[in-house]
Amino acid sequence: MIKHLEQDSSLSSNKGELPFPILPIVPSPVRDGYRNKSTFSVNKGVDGDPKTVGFYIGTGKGRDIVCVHGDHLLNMPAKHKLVRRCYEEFIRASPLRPCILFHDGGHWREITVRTNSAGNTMAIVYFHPQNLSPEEIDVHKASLVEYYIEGPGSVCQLDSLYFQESTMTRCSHEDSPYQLLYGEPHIYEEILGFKFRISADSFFQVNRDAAEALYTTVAELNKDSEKGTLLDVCCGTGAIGISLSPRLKKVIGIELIEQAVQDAKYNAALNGVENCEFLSGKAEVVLPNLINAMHFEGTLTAVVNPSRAGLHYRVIRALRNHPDLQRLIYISCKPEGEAMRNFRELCGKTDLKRRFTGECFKPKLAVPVDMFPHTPHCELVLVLER
Ligand SMILES: C[S@@+](CC[C@H](N)C(=O)[O-])C[C@H]1O[C@@H](n2cnc3c(N)ncnc32)[C@H](O)[C@@H]1O
Repeated sequence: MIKHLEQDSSLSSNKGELPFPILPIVPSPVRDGYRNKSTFSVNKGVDGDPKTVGFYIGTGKGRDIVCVHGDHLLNMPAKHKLVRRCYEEFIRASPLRPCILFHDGGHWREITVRTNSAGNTMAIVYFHPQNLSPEEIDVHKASLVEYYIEGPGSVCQLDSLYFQESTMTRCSHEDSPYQLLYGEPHIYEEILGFKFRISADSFFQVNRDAAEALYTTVAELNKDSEKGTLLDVCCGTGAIGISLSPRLKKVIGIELIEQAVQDAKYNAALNGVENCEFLSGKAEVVLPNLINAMHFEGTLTAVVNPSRAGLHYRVIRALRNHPDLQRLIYISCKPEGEAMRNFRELCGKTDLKRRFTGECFKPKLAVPVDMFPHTPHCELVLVLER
């Protein structure tokens, strides 16, 4: 980060030391079995069985990809392992082939398992339809339900079973609807006393207890702007904005995934929160139009928490060029990736070509939060001010 920021900003460091403090890692209150979501792929196992459900190891380049079950992983709860094992048993008994490479046919794809602290379980099965007719697909959907609800898979005690016909790595609900085959349409979770509805397509932090630590950290870092306005960019189900809402005058959230926006609106109402507004669309489209016309009260802060792809430069431009935005809190699960490009854009020199003309931000403080115990990854909270 020092190297990158020194290259294109006025930031200078003393002998490679960061010119701003990094606080000690905020620990996760739970270390084992904390994951509330796991996605298992289907591929050839170590024994060569093409219907193996688990995680890939190896590389495409090395032509040595195999799927391993991951039952040894300490961060995954037993329920996820059970649903995985059952799915493997189910697809091995199915006459349909697995879909390993999209161009090579086959049907059974990944399975996602979601659990919550109340003990509920949602499973989402992804299926490539290839040339099957809707009636033919119905037969396999029915056998999946029969297996998980009446058959051997009933040990999983699923509360919801979804099915998505998907021909791409990831399809949104609008691309291809999540079909509820059985049970409850949503799963719920509680964070800092607020209840959150989570839809099949929505993001939710993978470690509930560490998410509480993360949001408490963010609230602490934004203490000077209490009773101000918070822009919650890439807001998911509204978790940050709603958790911080009692300390704020107003929250405006922006989110791409439609089901997540609907969750965020629902969640505000569910918790009797009246000062949050959630807008649907790409932040790079919504924010530039919104930010200049926006009526805000008190100090304006932005919390941005994009996916690994980072923020589009139009979002950066809108934020950087808004003179009233003095503090920006950037939360990233992969700060060494695309987020670094964003740090450079926010903290770098004026860029006339891309019209980054607003005063540059300076990093003030970094706080890592251990969202992913047993892995080398950490969520980074970076406070930028000007
Ligand atoms: C890491 S999640 C953070 C969600 C939320 N802040 C939370 O703590 O639960 C990133 C979110 O950004 C959304 N997203 C990705 N690209 C986006 C874009 N271009 N515009 C708006 N939202 C986007 C994703 O759908 C996802 O919900």
